[in-house]
Amino acid sequence: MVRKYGRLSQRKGVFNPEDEKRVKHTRLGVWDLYEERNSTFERIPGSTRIEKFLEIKQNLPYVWQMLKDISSIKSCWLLLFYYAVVVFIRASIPAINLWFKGQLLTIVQVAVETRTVDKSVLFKTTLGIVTCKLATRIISHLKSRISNPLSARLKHHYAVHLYRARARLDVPTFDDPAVQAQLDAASHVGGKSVAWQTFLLVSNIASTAVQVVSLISVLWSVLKDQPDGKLLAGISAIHTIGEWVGDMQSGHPLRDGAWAATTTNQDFIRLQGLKKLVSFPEHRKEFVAGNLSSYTTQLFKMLTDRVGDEAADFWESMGTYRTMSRLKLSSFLGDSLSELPLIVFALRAVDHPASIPMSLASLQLITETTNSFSATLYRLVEQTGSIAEQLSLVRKLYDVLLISNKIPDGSQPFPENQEKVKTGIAIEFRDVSFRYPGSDNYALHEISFKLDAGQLCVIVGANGSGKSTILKLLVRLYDPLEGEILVNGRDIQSLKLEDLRETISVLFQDYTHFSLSIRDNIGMGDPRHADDEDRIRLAARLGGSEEYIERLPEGIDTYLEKPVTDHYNALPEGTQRLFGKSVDYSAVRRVSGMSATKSTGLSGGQMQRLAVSRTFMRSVVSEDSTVGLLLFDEPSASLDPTAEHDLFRRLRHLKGNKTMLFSSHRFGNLTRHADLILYMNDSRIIETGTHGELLKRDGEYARIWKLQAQAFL
Ligand SMILES: Nc1ncnc2c1ncn2[C@@H]1O[C@H](COP(=O)(O)OP(=O)(O)OP(=O)(O)O)[C@@H](O)[C@H]1O
Repeated sequence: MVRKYGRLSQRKGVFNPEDEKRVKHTRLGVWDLYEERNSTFERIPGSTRIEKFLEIKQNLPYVWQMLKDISSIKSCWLLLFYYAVVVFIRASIPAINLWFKGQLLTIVQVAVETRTVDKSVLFKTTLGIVTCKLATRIISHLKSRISNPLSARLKHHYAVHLYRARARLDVPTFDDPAVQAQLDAASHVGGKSVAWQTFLLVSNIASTAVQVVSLISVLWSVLKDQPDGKLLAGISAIHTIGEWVGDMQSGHPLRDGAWAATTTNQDFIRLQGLKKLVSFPEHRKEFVAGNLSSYTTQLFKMLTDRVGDEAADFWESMGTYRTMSRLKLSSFLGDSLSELPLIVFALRAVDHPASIPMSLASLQLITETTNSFSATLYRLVEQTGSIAEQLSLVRKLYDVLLISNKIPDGSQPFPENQEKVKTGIAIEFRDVSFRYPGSDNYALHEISFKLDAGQLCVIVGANGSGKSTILKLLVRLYDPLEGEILVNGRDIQSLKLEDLRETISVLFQDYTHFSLSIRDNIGMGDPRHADDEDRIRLAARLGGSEEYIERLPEGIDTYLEKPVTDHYNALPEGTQRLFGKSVDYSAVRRVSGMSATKSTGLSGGQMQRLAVSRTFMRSVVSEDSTVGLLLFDEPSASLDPTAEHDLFRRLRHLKGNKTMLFSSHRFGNLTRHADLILYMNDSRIIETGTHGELLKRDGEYARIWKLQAQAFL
């Protein structure tokens, strides 16, 4: 499993751990860490900055769009205004504070020279310094008070934006890893929303710029009257520049730049597997029944001994690495440089001992002002570097709405006559061939067949022969590579996708259940009537799920799998139930990075009945149903014989005049009633006809039919 940390890089290209010139390899216990080296070109200050500024310029229209969007959010502007005021005041405080300190220095200077102190000025100056301190606290508090609602509003707004972006994607586009990476990059950076992060960065830069300007003016007023002021300021700045260069050379381990870590230590990998085996409830049955306790404990001990002290998770090993890197020569050098102004001052004081009291205060002020200024300047340069990346994320945030679907929409409305659809839809495959994206093998090869409106068709054949794929092409989850599909005589690709799908109801073999209530799970079969409880209950009855739903603790409102888990900590041992539910201690393990599959508490057959109910909600419950074609992929695979028999009987009864297509492994129950049977093997149709015709032909279909029938003789 690959876990991602921090931001996704916006750079093009490939990270190749084996490229020794660009990638540095470090061994951290059982881990191999590969870090991209900064190229010499990139190390020259400013060399990549021009590129970054150009990138910023390109992305500015998106930032403008973002600002327009933010302005459309209710009451955001007022909060933004307050925020800007607070940020501006906060940014001016360091300079005001330093100015007061300068005043204090002047008072000391005057006192040394004249032996008198203006008490009211001294009082005002001291009050000013104390007020600055207090104001900093209050303003910081106000800032966080304003940023909470502001961030929440931005987050909600862009959550809808991203939901829309994801919701509109078709299957091949959604499955495309590049699209997934794009969606991830647009969604969050280190768990925070892109919009909020961008806003913070922009406001930080504005605030730093205000600080730089205000500090320059104070620095100038301090330096112009101080003996040796410029020399001491220069020496103080060297310290910051030293840190800057040190940072660029070593880089903070893993703070920026591309890196990847893996482990090939088989013992360590096995140890992690053993930990999961003993921790998760879903393994417990096999664990106990298989008598695995003493074997795995011994194995665990043996492996732990063998791996030894190196058996640490990645971040632990990383912690050790960081501690080691702190002892670099450059950090010693940096620490000594910070004391340089004091050394220079001491040497000069030897020549002019009389000026010591004043010079000490002056030294303090100059170093403080210079450090503060150069650190702020450094921050500004750093921030403008990261703004290029941040703004390109804003572009991604908007581009996700423009990702084009791989299945192009048609332009023609369908059907021409809604009433006619109720009597079924005719379909025809003409020499259709198809390969799944990224696959070299045909899933369907030169498939041709024709089905009249209202007919029942059953597709049978071996695993992997292409049955489900035919159904998927009918709802245009994918488009054929060759050949064409006709629906009521019209090219399927010319029809509006939404119209087409409105007339088809499909139950996939690999149906899933949504992390919603049973009511929603069934209701979403027909979004137009998702709030109509009577229809939902009728669909549940027809799909065979009504009986067990009634027995569930919260009936139709039961969640099969709660999308939100409760949180708890240090509960007393006797706590079995909380908030009306059993306490799930496995949540604790999930927090520590291990995830367990949650059980829904329904059997496979019950799950299938629920899926059938959802299909029925759409196709057979509503009198105003728009559906004319019903597709069922192995709808009875998990059902017991009685349930299967009932389902097919009900389906034939409810089918009315609609067209129906089944994919099935079971012969007899359905195939006997089929107008057309397609017998498939290895992506091709090898036999077609009715049950009687195929038996008479005595081919593959007849052979399998006899095989299945023999089991009951
Ligand atoms: N998403 C996919 N990506 C790549 N290949 C796929 C995908 N889905 C199916 N295939 C491949 O396409 C071929 C046809 O699969 P299909 O699911 O249509 O078979 P099937 O006849 O329905 O099988 P089964 O009886 O097991 O359900 C198989 O070789 C399968 O491995």
